[in-house]
Amino acid sequence: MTPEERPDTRTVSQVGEFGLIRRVTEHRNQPSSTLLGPGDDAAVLTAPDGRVVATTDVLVQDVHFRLDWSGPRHVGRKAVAVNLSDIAAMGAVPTGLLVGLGCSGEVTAEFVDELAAGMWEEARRAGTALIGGDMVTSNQLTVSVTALGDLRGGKPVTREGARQGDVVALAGGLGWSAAGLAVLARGFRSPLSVVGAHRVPQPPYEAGPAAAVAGATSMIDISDGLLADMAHVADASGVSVDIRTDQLEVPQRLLEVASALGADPGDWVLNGGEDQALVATFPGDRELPDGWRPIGRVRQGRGVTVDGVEHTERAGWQHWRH
Ligand SMILES: Nc1ncnc2c1ncn2[C@@H]1O[C@H](COP(=O)(O)OP(=O)(O)O)[C@@H](O)[C@H]1O
Ligand SMILES: Cc1ncc(C[n+]2csc(CCOP(=O)(O)OP(=O)(O)O)c2C)c(N)n1
Ligand SMILES: [Mg+2]
Ligand SMILES: [Mg+2]
Ligand SMILES: [Mg+2]
Repeated sequence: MTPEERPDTRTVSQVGEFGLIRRVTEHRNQPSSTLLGPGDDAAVLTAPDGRVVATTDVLVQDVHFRLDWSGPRHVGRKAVAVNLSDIAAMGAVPTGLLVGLGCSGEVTAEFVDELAAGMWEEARRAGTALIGGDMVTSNQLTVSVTALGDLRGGKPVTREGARQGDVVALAGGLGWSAAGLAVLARGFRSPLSVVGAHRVPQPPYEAGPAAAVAGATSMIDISDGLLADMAHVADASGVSVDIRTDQLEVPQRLLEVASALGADPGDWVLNGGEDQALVATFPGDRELPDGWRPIGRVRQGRGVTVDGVEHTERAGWQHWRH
């Protein structure tokens, strides 16, 4: 079926489950890691070094996105991006994506086409592909992605290897998505620099494997907020993480948006989630790889400090608390 022949105005219930599956899986290039799939009972992949990295993140309508703030293409890209950032945070490269989609029968087939196009677009940007999934009826739009990855022979970079004296470094931006969320919540649609960042995060995919090769001792992607996520690294590693605000400058654009909204831009940077930036720790004597900049130090002790002051406030995103 050519795109012109596609009955784009029909709903999902009119197209039917198997028609929809055909639309989503048709005409797609597969990477070399996929030996079979999608289409059979399961896909078959090669696992080049015998180990597989696996992660799942679920996106739910009105929790992770609003359809009056984001289009289906944005949602598709974001669902893939938040999963690929977890793969990168292990120091791995992605090898395949499985997508669980829950949507109502009233949704148009074109909407699902756009969602799938967004997922494929982001997958291709990172050199991977959709290898399978599932579709179910659901009143809330739900996109559950499972990403698989390969360590290219290297060691996984976990949350528990940070050591006293290590440099804490950042790849990617912080505070942009929270700024976009604040703008959208006030009923605005611009500036696009922040609204776009909220709709589709841009994780620095290559920075993860680069950090692993450069000897990163720990790594995490920032989904809930910098301080909240660094607390996981500090806990797992049995150390204290000190973030230095003189090294973590607030971008000019965020200062402008914050001043227009009467908001605190520092809070967006320290506690805003969903930028999917990467934070890693590196031995203090090591030169940082491209794309990484220092934002703090690993110290003896427990928990997270900002400029040496203990951070006790329970900040950052937590489901069931928001
Ligand atoms: N329902 C679950 N079953 C098993 N493991 C889970 C479940 N939910 C979360 N986890 C695991 O708990 C850890 C932390 O989860 P989460 O905070 O969502 O991580 P991330 O921020 O990296 O997405 C991850 O290793 C994740 O796989
Ligand atoms: C409508 C709407 N309200 C609030 C948010 C903000 N938000 C939702 S989930 C989340 C945290 C990240 O999601 P989570 O499911 O915790 O991802 P994980 O930590 O598992 O990677 C944030 C900041 C949003 N994206 N959209
Ligand atoms: Mg998660
Ligand atoms: Mg995650
Ligand atoms: Mg979370």
